[in-house]
Amino acid sequence: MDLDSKIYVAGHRGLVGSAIVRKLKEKGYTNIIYRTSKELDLTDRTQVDQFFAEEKPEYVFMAAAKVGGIVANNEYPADFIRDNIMIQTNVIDASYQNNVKKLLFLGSTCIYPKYAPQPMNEDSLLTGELEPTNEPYAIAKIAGIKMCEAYNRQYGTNYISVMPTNLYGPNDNFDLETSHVLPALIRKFHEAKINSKHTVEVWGTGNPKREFLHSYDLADATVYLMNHYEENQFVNIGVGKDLPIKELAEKIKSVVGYEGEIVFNTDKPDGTPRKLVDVTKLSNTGWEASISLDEGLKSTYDWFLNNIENGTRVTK
Ligand SMILES: NC(=O)C1=CN([C@@H]2O[C@H](COP(=O)(O)OP(=O)(O)OC[C@H]3O[C@@H](n4cnc5c(N)ncnc54)[C@H](OP(=O)(O)O)[C@@H]3O)[C@@H](O)[C@H]2O)C=CC1
Ligand SMILES: C[C@H]1O[C@H](OP(=O)(O)OP(=O)(O)OC[C@H]2O[C@@H](n3cnc4c(=O)[nH]c(N)nc43)[C@H](O)[C@@H]2O)[C@@H](O)[C@@H](O)C1=O
Repeated sequence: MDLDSKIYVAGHRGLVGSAIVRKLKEKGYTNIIYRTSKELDLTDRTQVDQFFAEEKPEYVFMAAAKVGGIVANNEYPADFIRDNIMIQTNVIDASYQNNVKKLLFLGSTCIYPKYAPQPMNEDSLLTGELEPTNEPYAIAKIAGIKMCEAYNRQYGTNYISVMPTNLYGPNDNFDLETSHVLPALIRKFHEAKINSKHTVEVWGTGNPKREFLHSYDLADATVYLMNHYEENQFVNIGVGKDLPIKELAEKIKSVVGYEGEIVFNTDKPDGTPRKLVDVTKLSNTGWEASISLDEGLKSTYDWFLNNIENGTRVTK
C-alpha cells in the first residue's frame, strides 16, 4: 500500500476496525475511508455496490461483522450466520467487481475443530466437528475464507485471510450479555468494587483455556500482512500462550483492585476447552506481538475507566 492509496476499513468503530484505523494513521496513511453501519448497511447489496462504484477503494480491511461472546453466539445463531454471510459476500464480491487490489478478511480461531490438536495450525481446518455454541458463526467465517481462496483461484484476485485468537482492547463491547469474557470481567469486577458487592459471577467452570491478543497488536499484524503476505492459505494471529479463565479472572480482579470472591456459574457454557493457535507461520513472516497480557489488561482497564459508563461508551 502506498501512503496515499485509498483504503476502506469496514467496521471502523469496532474493537478491530478502530485499532486498524489508528495503526494506519500512525504509519502515515492519508486516504482512509469508512462508514458507520447506519450510513452503509453492508448486508444490503445495493448500498454496497453503490458505495464501491462511487468510492473505488484500492485496499479493503474487512473488520465489519456480527460479533459476540459465547452466550450471544449460542442464543442468536441465525443472526450470526445470516449477517456474516451477507456482509462478507457483499464486500468480497463488490471488491472483485470494482478491481480492489487487495482485501484482508478477518476470521476467527473458532473455525477450528473443537478438539483440534494444540497448538492449532492452519492445516487443522475442516478436520473435525466444530464447537456447537458457535458453529453457525464459524461456518460463516469458513465460507469467507473459502470465498477469498476461490476468488484468488478463479479470478486471480489478491485476497488474504487472517485468523486472530480472542482479542481485547479499546472500543471493545462491554455489554454483559453479548460481550466476550475479558471485557465482561473488567466490567463485572469494576462494578462489584464500586458497589461493594461480595461476589462476582464468572461463567462456566473457569477451566477452559483462552489466548488473548491486544487489538493494537492485531492491527499492527494486519497492516504488516497487507504489505507482506500474498499466500492463498490463511494465517493465524496470536501470541502462542494461553491461560485458564480462572487465572484470567484472578488477574482482572487484581488489576481492578476488587477484594471479594469469585463464584463460578456452571449453568453457563464452557465452550471449547482450549484454542491455542500455532503462530509458526506468522513468526516466519517476521511479525510478533509486543503487548503482554498484564500490560494490556492495565491499559484496557484505564481506557474503560475513561470511556465507559454503565456498559456504554461516553467520551470524557
Ligand atoms: N473480538 C474478538 O475477540 C475477535 C474478533 N474477530 C474478528 O474481527 C472482526 C471485527 O470484530 P470486532 O472488532 O471484535 O467487532 P465489533 O463488534 O467491535 O465491531 C464490528 C463492527 O462491524 C460493523 N458492522 C456490523 N454489522 C454491520 C453492517 N450490517 N453494516 C456495516 N457495518 C456493520 C459495526 O459498525 P457500527 O459500529 O457502525 O455499527 C462495528 O463497528 C470480525 O470479523 C471478528 O470475527 C476475530 C477473532 C476474535
Ligand atoms: C472470539 C470467540 O469468542 C467466542 O468464543 P469463546 O472464546 O468461548 O468466547 P467468550 O469470550 O464469550 O468466553 C470464553 C470463556 O469465558 C467464559 N466466561 C466466564 N465469564 C464470562 C463472562 O462474563 N462473559 C463471557 N462472554 N464469557 C465468560 C465462557 O464461559 C467461556 O468458557 C465465540 O463467539 C467465538 O465465535 C469466537 O470467535
